[in-house]
Amino acid sequence: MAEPNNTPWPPSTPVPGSTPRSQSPAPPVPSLTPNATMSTTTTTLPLRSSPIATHTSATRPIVLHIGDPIKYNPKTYAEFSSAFEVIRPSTAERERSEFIVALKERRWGDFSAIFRPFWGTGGEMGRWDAELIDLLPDSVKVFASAGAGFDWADTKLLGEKGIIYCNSGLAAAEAVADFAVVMIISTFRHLPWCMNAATLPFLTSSSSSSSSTPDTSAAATAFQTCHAQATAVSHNPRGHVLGLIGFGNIGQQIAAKLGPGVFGMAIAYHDVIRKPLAVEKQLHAAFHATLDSLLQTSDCVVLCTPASADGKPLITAAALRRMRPGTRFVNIARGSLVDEDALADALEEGIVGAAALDVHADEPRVNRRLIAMAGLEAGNGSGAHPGRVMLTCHNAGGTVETHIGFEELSMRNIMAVLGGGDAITPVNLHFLKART
Ligand SMILES: O=CC(=O)O
Repeated sequence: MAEPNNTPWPPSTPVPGSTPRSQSPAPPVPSLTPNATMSTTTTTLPLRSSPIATHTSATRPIVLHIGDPIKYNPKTYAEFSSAFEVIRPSTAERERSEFIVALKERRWGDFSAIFRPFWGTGGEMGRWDAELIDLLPDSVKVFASAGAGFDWADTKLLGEKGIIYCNSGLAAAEAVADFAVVMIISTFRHLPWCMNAATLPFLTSSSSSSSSTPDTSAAATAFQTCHAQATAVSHNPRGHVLGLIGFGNIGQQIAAKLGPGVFGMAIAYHDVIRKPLAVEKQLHAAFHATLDSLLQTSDCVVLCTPASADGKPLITAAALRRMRPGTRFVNIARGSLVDEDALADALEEGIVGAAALDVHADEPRVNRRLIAMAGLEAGNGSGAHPGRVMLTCHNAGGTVETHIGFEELSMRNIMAVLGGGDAITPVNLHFLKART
């Protein structure tokens, strides 16, 4: 039987390497509905405990642990590794060709679960497509992974094979939402211009070894120009409409951080599944039944939804033309959701006034036209000013707290499913149901 577990999420235990002055709770996020195609993970908090079956060592289910060893949650891991036989393939075995050989020869036996606790390792075998999934033994019941996104696995195919895929979006939601807030503010205040004008000319000048900036140089001109001119194109977010595409945990946390009473933005959202009225009311969020309607209404559009199942962009040239002139645009979801050349056109034409992208269509490569608009050249476009694009390196979810949560949540998902209970953060149950 499941025992009550009052562990709050995120966990309140001190985080190694950080000593917060106070443990303020995450903003309230109402109980949510199961994952929808357009939503990030949505789950009722706090986590429930997992019913763990007791097994003798001879009958313990096998868990295939791909990636680095557990780092942050030794207590949960002690519970996990006493319930299961954990097998961790070596780095060489995780390379795709060797991984395929190992699966074919059943090197790891009839394992019951796949466990990937980190996003920096465990992906060496590449995409979980039919080539890998068809080789999995029938014993596999659950694949629990780090990461909010799950475009690296064919979750439909896994579901059709009877394997529940659990993501860890819940663990990353706060970090991603915090980062999104910075990016949204950046599109209103043009942080790349402000930051680059203070540093770039100096960093690239021959006097960069001096300890103070030269006051008559290009550096001083860039500083003074930015100081004098950024004001005229900068705005407070208050009163502007924030249009969230996707209203799962991440979208809802962004709304809680920027909505009325805090930053004072008006919250609008579009999702394939409308959220309960209680959620809308709590977050002062107005639902838009169509993407077009949201795009036509928003002053700042934020993508916070999983990649499309077909990998096609949602923000196309046509979608960009639906936006109001000067709309701001932020992507903290997936690069594949955006036609970046169309976005560069829209920035040049002034349809989009400023953008901030943490994720990119061809990572680790970044679109060169967008890079040009991040720097101190004004670029094309009437009335364009420098630094209209903020570009980062897929950092939004990257905090220690997120990784603590990835580990914990992945183990708890596996313990729940193999213990005969419900998965905590499944993303593909609809495909499992379609099978029966
Ligand atoms: O991109 C980050 C994630 O999927 O968590």
